[in-house]
Amino acid sequence: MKTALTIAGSDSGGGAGIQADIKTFSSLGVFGMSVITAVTAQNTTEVKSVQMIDSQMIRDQISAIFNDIPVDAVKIGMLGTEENVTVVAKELITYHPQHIILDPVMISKGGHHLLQQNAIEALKEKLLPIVTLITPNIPEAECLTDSRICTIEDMYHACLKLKELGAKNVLLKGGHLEGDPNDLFFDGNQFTWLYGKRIHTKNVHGTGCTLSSAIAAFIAQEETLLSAVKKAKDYITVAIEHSLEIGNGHGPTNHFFQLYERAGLVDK
Ligand SMILES: Nc1ncnc2c1ncn2[C@@H]1O[C@H](COP(=O)(O)OP(=O)(O)OP(=O)(O)O)[C@@H](O)[C@H]1O
Ligand SMILES: Cc1ncc(CO)c(N)n1
Repeated sequence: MKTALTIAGSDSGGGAGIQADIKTFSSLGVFGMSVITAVTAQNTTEVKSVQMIDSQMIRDQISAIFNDIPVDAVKIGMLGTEENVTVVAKELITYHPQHIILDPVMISKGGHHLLQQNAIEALKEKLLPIVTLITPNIPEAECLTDSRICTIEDMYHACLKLKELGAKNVLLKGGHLEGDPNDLFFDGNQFTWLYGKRIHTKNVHGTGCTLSSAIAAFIAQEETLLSAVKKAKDYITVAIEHSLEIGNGHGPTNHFFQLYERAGLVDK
C-alpha cells in the first residue's frame, strides 16, 4: 500500500488540518501518517486558541516515521512558527522524500493567524525551494510575492515570481477571486488552467487542506504531477458539492461520499 505523511496542525473540529488530510488519504486508498505541529482549539466558527508543538517533538515525530516506514509523499500544512519551518525543512533535506506538497497555510477562514509573521521569510527561503509543489491561495501568493493579485494576468505574474523564488511547480488557487474558482498550474515552463464551477455553499472549511492532501495521495500512487493535480481538483469539487451541514459556521468537506461512490452505494 502507498503511504502519505501530513505535517500540519490539528483541528479539533475535524474539518481542516491533520484531520482533513487523514480523511482524504483514507478515502483515496493511501495509508496516512501525521506529524502534528500545533494543536488548535477550533470548530466551524472560530479558532479559539493554538498551542504550538516544540521543534524537538516535531523532529522526533519525523524521524520516528522516516526511520521505519517508507513515505511515498509528504503534504505540509500549518507550521505556525519560524522554528517549526526551520526544523521541518532541515529534516526533509535529511530524509529527502520524493514528493513534497506545500500548502503555505497562513490565515484561517475566520482570520486567525496560523503562521507567525516572522516565519514567512523562513518559509520562502528554506522550504519553498525544496518542495515539489506549492499550493497558495490568492492572499498567500500575494504575501509570498509581495504583490497584489486581482486579475488573470496577475495570476500568471505571481506564478512567475514564485518560480523566481525557487518554486519548481505552482498551483495558484483562484477561489478567492470573483467568479468561478479556476486554479492556475505552472510547472516552470507551461501553464495549465484547472477550471471549476463555483458551488454556492458556506461549507468550505478545510478545502485547501483537502486539495493539497488529495494531490499528495494521487502523487503517492504514481500519478504524474499534472494528473494528480487534475484528479485532486475533481476530488475537492465533489467534496464541496457534498459538503456537510455540521456545526454553526463553515461546515466541512465530505470525504465519505467518495467511499460510498466507489462501493456503488450512490449514483454519481
Ligand atoms: N465555492 C467553491 N466552489 C467550488 N470550488 C471551490 C470553491 N471554493 C474553493 N474552491 C476550490 O477549492 C480548492 C481549495 O481552494 P481555496 O481557495 O478554498 O483554498 P484555501 O483558501 O487555501 O482553503 P483553506 O481556507 O482551507 O486554507 C481550489 O481548487 C478552489 O478553486
Ligand atoms: C489546523 C488548521 N490547518 C489549516 C487550516 C486552514 O485554514 C485550519 N483552519 N486549521
